[in-house]
Amino acid sequence: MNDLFQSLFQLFESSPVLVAAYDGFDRLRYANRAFRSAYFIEPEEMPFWPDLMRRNHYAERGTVIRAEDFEEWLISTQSRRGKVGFRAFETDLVDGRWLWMTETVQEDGWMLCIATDVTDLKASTREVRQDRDLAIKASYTDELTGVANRRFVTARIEDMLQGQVTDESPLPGCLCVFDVDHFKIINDQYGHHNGDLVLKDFAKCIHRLVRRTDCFGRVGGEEFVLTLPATSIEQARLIVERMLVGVRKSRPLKDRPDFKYTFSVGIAAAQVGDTAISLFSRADRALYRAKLAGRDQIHIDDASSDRPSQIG
Ligand SMILES: Nc1nc2c(ncn2[C@@H]2O[C@H](COP(=O)(O)OP(=O)(O)OP(=O)(O)O)[C@@H](O)[C@H]2O)c(=O)[nH]1
Repeated sequence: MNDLFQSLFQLFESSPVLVAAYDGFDRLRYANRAFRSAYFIEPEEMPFWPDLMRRNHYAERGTVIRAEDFEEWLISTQSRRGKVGFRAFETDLVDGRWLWMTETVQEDGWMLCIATDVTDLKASTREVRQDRDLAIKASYTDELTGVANRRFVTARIEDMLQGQVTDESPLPGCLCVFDVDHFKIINDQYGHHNGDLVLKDFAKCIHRLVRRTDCFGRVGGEEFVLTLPATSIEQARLIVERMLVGVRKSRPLKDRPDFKYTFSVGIAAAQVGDTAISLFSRADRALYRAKLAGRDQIHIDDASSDRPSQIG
């Protein structure tokens, strides 16, 4: 086996094809010579993907990013990155090369990236293909906040419900429904534009704490959902508590530096026989209880918390 690994390793190192593997935290764990050279990575370095993209963007190298605001681009790209088993797309580098990139994702979040140089292939139809990719991206993105939209996140709830349940990972996962508190009052007092800024800030605050295996999306006005595959109710509670703390500290309105806001959360654990709709309604019912109990807090769906065997 060691010989096989050694030969594979040498092949990867000498191949012009770009090969890399990221772990579930989106940290680069392996990149062959071609990949390191295209993205300016030192041999022993293991950067996180967002840091790698950020530093290359500011050094004007690596991937071409066609967006005015890099951080907004990052939120919208990360909202869909590594959330489906396989995807393939065309991407270009600042040095003028075009790559055909494939991403294969395992259930534990590890991702294999393989890219080939297609600079010389069918350049004439490239614009059409790029327009198609942009249209696909737009159809899965919430326009205001840049995070996933209802359609994309609903498909991820369905993926989670179909996920493999094993001894190590006995749960399909949890669904959280988030709702910004007293949002109508925020709109009425500070204006719709500032209301929009609050929603954007909320998406940014939560997005920072979302793992790559999870999916966060906006499903309505001030309502958002978060899928947490293979996560127990107790783990879900800890993750969401950090989010509540993060949002409490945020001051999103520059001209109103004292303004702060909160949100409430309902969490439900997926159960055998659940559909996206039944799971969502239990989490939504829990959200309603969190609102009734005074807001700025989490309520766990009764059916989920009554089942100690499901708590990891
Ligand atoms: N600025 C802005 N407002 C929106 C958007 N979508 C929905 N809204 C507003 O969000 C408000 C939601 O208010 P409600 O559902 O009454 O809830 P709430 O005021 O947040 O109160 P609680 O949820 O009970 O804490 C409504 O006034 C909507 O008009 C949007 O994209 N931008």
